[in-house]
Amino acid sequence: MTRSKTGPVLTASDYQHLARELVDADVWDFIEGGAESERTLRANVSAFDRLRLRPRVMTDVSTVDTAVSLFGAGHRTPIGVGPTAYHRLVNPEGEVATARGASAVGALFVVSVFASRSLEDIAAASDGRLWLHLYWFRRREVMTGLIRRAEDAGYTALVLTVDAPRIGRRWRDMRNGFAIGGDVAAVNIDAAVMALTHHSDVGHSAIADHAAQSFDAAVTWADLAWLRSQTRLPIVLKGILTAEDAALAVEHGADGVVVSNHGGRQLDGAVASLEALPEVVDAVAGAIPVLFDGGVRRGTDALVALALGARMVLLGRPPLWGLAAGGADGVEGLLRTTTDELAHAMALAGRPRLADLDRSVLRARPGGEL
Ligand SMILES: Cc1cc2nc3c(=O)[nH]c(=O)nc-3n(C[C@H](O)[C@H](O)[C@H](O)COP(=O)(O)O)c2cc1C
Ligand SMILES: O=C(O)C(=O)c1ccccc1
Repeated sequence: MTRSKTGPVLTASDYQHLARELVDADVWDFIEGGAESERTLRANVSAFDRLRLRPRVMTDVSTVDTAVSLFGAGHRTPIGVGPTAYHRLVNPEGEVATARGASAVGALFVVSVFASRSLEDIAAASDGRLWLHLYWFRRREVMTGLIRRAEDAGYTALVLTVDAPRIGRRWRDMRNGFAIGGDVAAVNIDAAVMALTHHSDVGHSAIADHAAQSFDAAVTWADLAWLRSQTRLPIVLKGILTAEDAALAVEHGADGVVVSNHGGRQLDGAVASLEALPEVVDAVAGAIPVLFDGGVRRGTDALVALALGARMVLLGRPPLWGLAAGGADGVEGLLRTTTDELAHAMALAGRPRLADLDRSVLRARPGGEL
């Protein structure tokens, strides 16, 4: 167990407090911050307060099973690491350490296209549960190049983020004139495509300026056929919040969706991720797996999302806290703790298998709705 000056590190919040002491203030703002007034960021976390659990008893919970399979591959936990950019901002080993930590617990790691270590080095440090995340770049050869490399290195699915035709107005980053500096870089993308990301300018986020230049904001559902034609890997669309878009995702051949508002970093005022989950699950009606991210901080949060129909839950900020606090061991500890909390909650709720988790686990608090 990791220890800090103030005692054992037991919870995601413990890792968060440790990380805060170790990370530069502008990097901390980049990680923790959301768009504009951060309403959606707060809503993602507080949405979990509105639900209560309905435990069943005497159901033989002597063994609890958290294993799940997705696109033919097994994972020991339904809690994975979502795509977040530039892990070397908080640890010199960056995504290589994250991959080692995730592998130690048999968890999925979705590698950001803005990773600060090479796709191949990350794959070498992993036991194989890797997906690659992509943004839609104007220069499509950047995408096809990355897809080929990911296939060759053994990545098993693609996650296309669809909620960021431009980057949200993140006031903290704009005030800080946040730019990616030092020797941290998006090493998997041609340096010429990345130039603006290193240009600091108060009042601007360099990340937003770079995205305005390099992301293709003209993409529509019809373009998905092009991506489909480039690879046999499953394609998962990340950033779906409505029944309408969930139905379109199925119609256009997506292999999965992630219900997400990008951790409150894109459209401020967008629905809390948890609030959107039931309508997306209903619209998809079992056709493809639905994954979830946003505001998951404890095993009971994961339990709630799984009970609402998510097949897997991704964590954005918490693995970065683990990585900053303790490198690969910190990522491992964070994921192990959260998975242990989930198994514990499943036992106490009387549902020892993931298949037992359905809406009967939940009720709204009096005066609320599911
Ligand atoms: C520092 C940081 C970087 C991120 N980078 C990406 C990214 O490159 N691509 C992406 O699709 N989402 C990115 N996200 C969003 C996460 O994948 C995820 O949707 C969100 O963080 C989930 O919410 P949570 O932090 O409450 O768990 C990033 C989030 C953070 C905090
Ligand atoms: O996606 C994000 O939230 C994000 O922070 C980011 C990082 C690098 C490039 C583009 C977006």
